[in-house]
Amino acid sequence: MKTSLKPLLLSAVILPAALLATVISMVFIAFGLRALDTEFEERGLGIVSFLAPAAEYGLISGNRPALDALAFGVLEQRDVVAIAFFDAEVRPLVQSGRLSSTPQATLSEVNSPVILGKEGERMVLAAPVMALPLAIDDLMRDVAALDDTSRIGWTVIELDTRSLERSKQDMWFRTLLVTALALMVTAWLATSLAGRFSDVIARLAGAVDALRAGRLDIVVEEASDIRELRTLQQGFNQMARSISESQATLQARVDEATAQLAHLALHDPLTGLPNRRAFEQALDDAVILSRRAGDRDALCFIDLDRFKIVNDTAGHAAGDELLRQVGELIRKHVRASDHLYRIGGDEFVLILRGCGQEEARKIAENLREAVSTLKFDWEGTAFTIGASIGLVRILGEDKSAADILVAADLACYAAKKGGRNQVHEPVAAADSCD
Ligand SMILES: Nc1nc2c(ncn2[C@@H]2O[C@H](COP(=O)(O)OP(=O)(O)OP(=O)(O)O)[C@@H](O)[C@H]2O)c(=O)[nH]1
Repeated sequence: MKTSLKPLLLSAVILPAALLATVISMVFIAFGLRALDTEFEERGLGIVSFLAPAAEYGLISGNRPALDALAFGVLEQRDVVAIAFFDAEVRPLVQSGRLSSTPQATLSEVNSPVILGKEGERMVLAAPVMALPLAIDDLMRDVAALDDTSRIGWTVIELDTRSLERSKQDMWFRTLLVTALALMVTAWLATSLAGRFSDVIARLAGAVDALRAGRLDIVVEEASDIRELRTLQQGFNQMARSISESQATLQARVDEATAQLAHLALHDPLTGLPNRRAFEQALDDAVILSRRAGDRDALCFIDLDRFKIVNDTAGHAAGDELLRQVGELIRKHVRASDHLYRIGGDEFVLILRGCGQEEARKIAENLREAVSTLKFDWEGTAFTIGASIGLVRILGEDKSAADILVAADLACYAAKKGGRNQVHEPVAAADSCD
């Protein structure tokens, strides 16, 4: 099952924190309660321990008013709700406040300050009163070590334990409050930290998805205040930029290569003129335009005369150079609107746009004249060539491009047959050279 980062981060921080806080607060409460109990008991034992020697005189002398005054003074102490003095026969002498229990049965066993027990909201404590020969100034003495005969009575006090219970409740409440506050602060910190962390990661993940989907212009904001995350954001942007630049360079190379291939596919590498394939497309277009718009175009099929001699005498390089010069020469003698092609060997074709029969004838004658008067010099040897030209009208009404090309070829052949270096036009009515 897939899950997102934020809840994972939150549970990774909050759960251990909650567990730790619970354990710490429970330990703290356990120790705190114990300390409160101990402090309460020690305070009670302290009171009876102080009270016993103070009651010695009253018990020996049987001076009840003195014991009353003593009891009254002790009742002023916090949580003391009852006090009683008993003589050596465990008979009550003075009692102040109402005792919740009758401790006489157990008092005879009491040889030192003790907690007799807890009754409801009361804690009962007792201490023996000893007749000491010397003034009591050392309260830490072990009275139980004295002889039983020196015990002249007991003092009993009862403490109200409700303040102890309130203190315990206070402790519970404060500890739980502090724990809850600490957990809330932890949760807030964890939420904000997880938010800062997971937001950045989520945006990076989204950007990676966009990049994978082909959006190379994707950029993430470099705004994280966590150093490592900012490094990730910067790294992603640099990576996306590099990919985008590489892709652009690659695309430019592909475009350039495609353009070169397209040019090569439609051009003759020797003369730079459009080739046979380009010519066939252009002738198709011209035929269609003739049908649709009645355009008046003409086609010249030019085959050089005695070209082979140049090749055979001066070599192929000379023949190549001559083909280039003838191409240039023809281009100079036609109008900008006309289209010249080299369709193979020493064959050139010319589509004369928007050209009447008379004008076409004139152009063809000019070309023939120009080619035949061309002085081609190769390494000191001069060559002259000629041009046999077949001239036909491009009329698409009842002829296809292929028919027109064949007619032009045949017209050119007729020019050759007729003695070379001439322009041949088929009979006007048939537009063919038969
Ligand atoms: N240098 C060079 N020669 C080529 C090229 N393409 C074809 N040729 C040659 O051109 C010649 C064309 O042959 P022909 O048309 O019969 O030669 P020609 O001397 O013009 O003959 P006629 O047309 O009857 O006058 C052949 O020898 C081919 O080898 C090329 O690209 N460069």
